[in-house]
Amino acid sequence: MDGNGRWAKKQHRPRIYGHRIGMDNVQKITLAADRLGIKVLTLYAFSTENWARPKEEVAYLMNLPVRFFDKYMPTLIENNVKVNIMGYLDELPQKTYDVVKKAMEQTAQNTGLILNFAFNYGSRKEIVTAVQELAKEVEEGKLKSTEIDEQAISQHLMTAKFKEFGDPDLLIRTSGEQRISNFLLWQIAYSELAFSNKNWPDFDEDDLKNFVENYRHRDRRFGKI
Ligand SMILES: CCc1cc(N2CCCCCC2)n2ncc(-c3ccc(F)cc3)c2n1
Repeated sequence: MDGNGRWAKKQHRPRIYGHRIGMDNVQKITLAADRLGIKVLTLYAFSTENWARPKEEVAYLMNLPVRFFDKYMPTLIENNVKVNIMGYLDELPQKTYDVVKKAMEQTAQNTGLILNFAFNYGSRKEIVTAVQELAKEVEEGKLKSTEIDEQAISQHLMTAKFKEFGDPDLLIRTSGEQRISNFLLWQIAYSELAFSNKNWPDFDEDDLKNFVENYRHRDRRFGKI
């Protein structure tokens, strides 16, 4: 969800205006993804590196989840959307933590599209945490080191709960940036990558439809001929 600041600059508005319009676009794209039959939509909302941004911007961003659920929770529930937030949530401000926890509890029984926010998330930190947990199990004699395989690592990642859906099929990054930027590094090993030159606030349902349609015509090899 890149390009909110640049979008705001083009509108001669402050960066935080881009974030707020970007937040509204999260709702639009969530419902569009649901209509396209997407099972899990993971949105990279805040990386572990984003804490380095100006403190006023971080403070504004930390309040966006509160605004998002205040405005959109009724529609999310109406559309049977299940909310999940994955990240180092214990490092969030109490108010932010409380609202994301409540959103997950309120939608836990929903069975529709899973809206998964990567929030205070970083893939390398996620992998280090998984390795540390596995090493601890070996130390405690619960696991042999030879039993550490791809499945064991996957099961210790924050996406373990999405096992039934498999790894991401398609990763889209907006704003023309063609970098992964420490997002789901393990999980996207065989994902199709797509890049939109549009800034996130301009990325709409037709763009998503086109990327999914293009994906459906790609021949995925998974390393084979
Ligand atoms: C704190 C980072 C951030 C930034 C952000 N922006 C700003 C930059 C990215 C573009 C989208 C709008 N949004 N939009 C929704 C959320 C959100 C996160 C968790 C949650 F449970 C509910 C909503 C959000 N979070």
